[in-house]
This record gives sequence, structure tokens and C-alpha cells, in this order.
Amino acid sequence: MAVLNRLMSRCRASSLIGSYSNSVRRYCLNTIEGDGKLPLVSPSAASSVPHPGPIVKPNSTGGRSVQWVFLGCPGVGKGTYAARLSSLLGVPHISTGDLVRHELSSHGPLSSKLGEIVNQGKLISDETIIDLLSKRLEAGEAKGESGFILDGFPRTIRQAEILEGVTNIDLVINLKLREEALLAKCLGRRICSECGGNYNVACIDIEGENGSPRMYMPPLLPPPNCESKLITRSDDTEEVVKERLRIYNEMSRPVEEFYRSRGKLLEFDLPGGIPESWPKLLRALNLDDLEDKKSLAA
Ligand SMILES: Nc1ncnc2c1ncn2[C@@H]1O[C@H](COP(=O)(O)OP(=O)(O)O)[C@@H](O)[C@H]1O
Repeated sequence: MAVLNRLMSRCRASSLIGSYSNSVRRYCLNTIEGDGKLPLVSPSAASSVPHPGPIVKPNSTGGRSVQWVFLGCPGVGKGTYAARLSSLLGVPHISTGDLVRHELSSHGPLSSKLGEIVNQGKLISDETIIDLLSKRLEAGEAKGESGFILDGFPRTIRQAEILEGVTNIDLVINLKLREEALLAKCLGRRICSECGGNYNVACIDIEGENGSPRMYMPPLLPPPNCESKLITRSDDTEEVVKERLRIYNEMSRPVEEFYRSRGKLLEFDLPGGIPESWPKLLRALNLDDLEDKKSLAA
């Protein structure tokens, strides 16, 4: 993690972004991978993608903490599943969207410029997002964090190349959901302004057609003490969500191929709401045993 931070800092301080020197890349890879610890994912066939996808091995005791990435369209549920895996695996869930929103709410020097970009559904610059991410990683390192589950980063090929240059990502989980559900899920999203809890008031029920099964996603309603404190994200309007979906297809879809071609992409089609999807995701990640053990221990 320390090296990741240092290089992120170097990327931000100089103009290494987009024009790495090979020696810097070698330095980082050697330093990070030279710790003798086991990678979590071995390249072999596990999913239906043309390139052999990764087989996920449960966390081995000698291994370092996981370094995973979540990809997927706005509204797919990256934050929900990343947060659940983060508490199961004991690694930080780092959402760049949350970092941006935190920056916006701080009313610092960047916030009005960022607010304009976010509220148009556009991406903020690679340099700015790397700057925010580096600060978050540095703060985590100071608290003794190790490993991460990234949600919302990388979102451009350039970001993916930078990340690939500084550390070894074990696994990239590409969450997928039917297009019809994505807009409804974004519009139904609610956040508790006090505890930060994420809820969804949308009830999604899509008839099966052309061989695809019916999809039912019940609302995820807040507990009574959050009910009166719910807020909606300013970028969750129909117009802005449509723009975010367009930008995802243009800028972030190629990132899926970036990881697919490296054998790191695990495609996961969400079959429905959390009760249906979570156990299946754990099974796909070979983590169902871990959850059983954790619930027995609780
Ligand atoms: N990696 C990134 N690169 C550029 N902009 C980002 C990145 N992550 C977050 N953002 C900005 O923050 C906004 C909110 O991000 P996020 O909460 O991840 O939204 P989404 O629901 O669209 O996945 C994005 O629309 C974008 O403006």
C-alpha cells in the first residue's frame, strides 16, 4: 500500500500520468509483488467470457489482503456489494464517488468546480480523482489499513493503466444488470443524511422475455429512525443518470475489456435483489464458506 501511495503521489506531482517510464513501473511491480505473498486469483476458466476468466481462490492465510475492483454501470449496486464484501473480508471499501461527494460537502476550493461536473453526469479529471484517491489511501495507511475494494475506480483506460502500473489488482468484478432496471434503481436511491445508510424505494419487477427470467428487486426500505432523514443524490435525476449511462458506455466500458484481456474480469449477472444475488455472488467468489464461518462466530 505504501508504494501505491508513493507512486500515486508521484503521478500527481509530476506529469507521469499517461507517460510512465518503464523503470518506474518496474520499480513498483517489483516492490509490490516482491513480498512473496500469494496472489488471490489464478488465471483459468471460470466465467462465460471468451478470454479465460479468473478462478477466485478463497483468501489463503499467507496471502496479503485482497486488492479488488468493482466495475459496472451507475445504479448496478457496486457500492452495496463492495460494502458487504469489505466487511466480510475486513478490507476498506473505497468509493471514489463517495470521495468526490465528501469533497463537495466540504465546500473546499475544488467543490464548486467538481459540483458542476458531477451534476452534469460527466467524469472529473484523472488527475483530480487520483489526487483524492491518493489522499484516501495515505489516510488509510496511517491507520494501518491493508488491501482494498475499489468502487468507481478505474473508470477510464488511463486510470486503469495507472493502477496496473503501480499495483497488482487480483480481481475485477463486473456487475451487470438489465438496462431497464438501472435507471429505476438510480431514481429510487435514497441516502440517510445522518448515518449515510443507502436505501432504495424502487420496486423493480420486469417480465421475462426471450428466454430471460422475470426479475424482481424489492425495495430496500430504511429503518424507522432514518425515514425522515432521507435525501436524494443531486446527480440522480433522469437526465443526469442517462448521461452517466452514456458516459459509462463511452469511457468505462473499454475498461472491462482491459481487464478481460488480462484474465482478471469476473462477469456477474445480478439475478435480482440482495437476498437472491448476495449468496450467488459469494458462491462465484468462493466465499460462501467464509460467510458461514463468520455467521457461526457472530
Ligand atoms: N474514477 C472516477 N473518475 C472520474 N470521475 C469519477 C470517478 N469516480 C467518481 N467520479 C465522479 O463522481 C460521480 C459519482 O460517482 P459514483 O458515485 O461512483 O456514481 P455512479 O452511481 O455513476 O457509479 C461520477 O459521476 C463522476 O462525476
